[in-house]
Amino acid sequence: MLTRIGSLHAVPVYGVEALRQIETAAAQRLPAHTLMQRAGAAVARLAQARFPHARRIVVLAGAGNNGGDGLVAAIALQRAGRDVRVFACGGETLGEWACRLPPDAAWAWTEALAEQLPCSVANPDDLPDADLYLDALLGIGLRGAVRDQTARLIQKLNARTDAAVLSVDLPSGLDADTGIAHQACVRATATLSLIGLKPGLCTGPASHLCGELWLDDLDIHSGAERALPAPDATRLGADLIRPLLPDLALAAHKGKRGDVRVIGGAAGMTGAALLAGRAAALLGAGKVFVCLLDTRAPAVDMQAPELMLRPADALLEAIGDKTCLLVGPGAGLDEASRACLARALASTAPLVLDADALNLLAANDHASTLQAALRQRRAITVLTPHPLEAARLLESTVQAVEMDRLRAARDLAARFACWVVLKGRGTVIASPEQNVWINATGNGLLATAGSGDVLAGSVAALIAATGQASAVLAAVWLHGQAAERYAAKLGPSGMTAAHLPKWMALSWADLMAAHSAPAQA
Ligand SMILES: NC(=O)C1=CN([C@@H]2O[C@H](COP(=O)(O)OP(=O)(O)OC[C@H]3O[C@@H](n4cnc5c(N)ncnc54)[C@H](OP(=O)(O)O)[C@@H]3O)[C@@H](O)[C@H]2O)[C@@H](O)CC1
Ligand SMILES: Nc1ncnc2c1ncn2[C@@H]1O[C@H](COP(=O)(O)OP(=O)(O)O)[C@@H](O)[C@H]1O
Ligand SMILES: [K+]
Repeated sequence: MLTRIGSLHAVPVYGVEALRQIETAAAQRLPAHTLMQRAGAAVARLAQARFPHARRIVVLAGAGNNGGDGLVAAIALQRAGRDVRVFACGGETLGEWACRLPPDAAWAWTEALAEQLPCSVANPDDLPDADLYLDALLGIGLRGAVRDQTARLIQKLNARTDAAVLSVDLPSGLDADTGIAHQACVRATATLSLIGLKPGLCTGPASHLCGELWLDDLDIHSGAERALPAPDATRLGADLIRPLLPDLALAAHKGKRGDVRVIGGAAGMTGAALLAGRAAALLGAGKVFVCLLDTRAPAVDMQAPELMLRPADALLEAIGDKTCLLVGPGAGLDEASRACLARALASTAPLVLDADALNLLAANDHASTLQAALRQRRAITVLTPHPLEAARLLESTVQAVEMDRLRAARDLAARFACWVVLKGRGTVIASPEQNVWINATGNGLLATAGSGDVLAGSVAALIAATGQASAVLAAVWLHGQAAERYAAKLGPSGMTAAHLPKWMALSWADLMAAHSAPAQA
């Protein structure tokens, strides 16, 4: 079934290894070339539905099965009356290219010959005009940096900003598992992912190059193909988030909603803790206590007088069982901050660690003691690092973290036996049991100081209200959804972190009201 991937429905995500298993199992059970027939037909169907006015269609076909999908689509589109030309990439001559084709693609090539499909070798310096380019150069078989002829063709294609590009399976040059671009990568208008969604289409530095995202599972869920390997991750959707949110209207009194206690806000950074506290209050916490570590900090937040500003001792003692602690926003790295972190780690309350709490865990002289205390915790514990904080905790580099965000999140969750929210576009959430989710909501409006503090406060509020670590998924989803809602309503600027919680609350209301079905072509 052909489905538009949006924010409504959660979707399983499969890495290349799992996809290969599915392919192999299907090849054993189905008549020859069935999956490629289905893949090519799906591409042609989407091309016609999504680009109905595209008359001239150029198909760029690599020498693998991704190219084979392109050939099958080309045949269908020519039969549908489109002006189709195929350009082969991956050989000096057409004969050389054809000799390299694997069996399924070689079958597609014989079909294309029988159909008298116009086909020639691609010349990167002479890419003809078209209304639509089908990018069937490279799929999940990409190995290493894109080689010269293909890379030059991709560069020429990307320079055609006036034409639409539909990528088959994934934008050529994109690593399906990690979302990194290998030297050159197609910038697609739309991508039709085949069989399953890949991690690299959901997170990673180049994942946004896929454009609008579509999926066709090629009916592998029916019949004998039902026994699929477990997905590597789940892309979050509203249907998964909705049941994770508490019903605040049912709270009998403020004690039932859960309390949040925030510790942070050292000199020069008091705003971070206040932003987290305000977010917790707006996301429904019954009571929010904030300890500002700056000794000269004000005693009240005049813009949010509902926050109760107290000293650290008051927040770290007599912690009720419906209370979530949050340590770190603007906390600084000094002894007072470290002492609070140590006491919070020793508590039995649910705990969210952000910003400087993560930096203390990674860098302080006492890091090994703090880390041991972290690993020993039995209560819910969530780390919310951005890539630099994750790199420090993993004793790695930002580049290495960004090269494989799923692995980095999983490694952190395993190393510290807790939940991890690896932030950035396509936030990755990993549980101690090594389950992984990828968030697809959000935009560059969130790239503003303090938006991480708001997220941390929201995570704490939802954990306090539900008592469930999985509420973290809801906080991340709402945080991104808020930025999208703002952008749709008011445009690409003007939002600061302080605005975010209100928009999160509105997104929450939208979510409760929504009852939509997936788009189908
Ligand atoms: N089989 C099936 O049942 C189904 C398969 N399906 C489809 O097949 C796709 C996977 O096909 P695949 O495994 O043939 O790999 P593919 O992505 O075409 O790449 C291999 C080609 O790329 C080349 N190449 C590699 N690296 C390169 C580089 N760095 N720079 C330049 N070139 C490079 C490599 O050349 P070689 O290294 O072998 O010389 C070879 O020519 C999958 O994404 C989906 O679209 C669907 O139809 C579902 C059913
Ligand atoms: N382009 C983007 N798309 C989606 N989310 C983003 C984007 N840029 C930033 N974010 C989100 O914004 C937040 C920024 O957090 P962080 O880096 O800790 O900021 P700060 O420390 O200033 O509060 C994270 O939740 C991150 O995932
Ligand atoms: K492709």
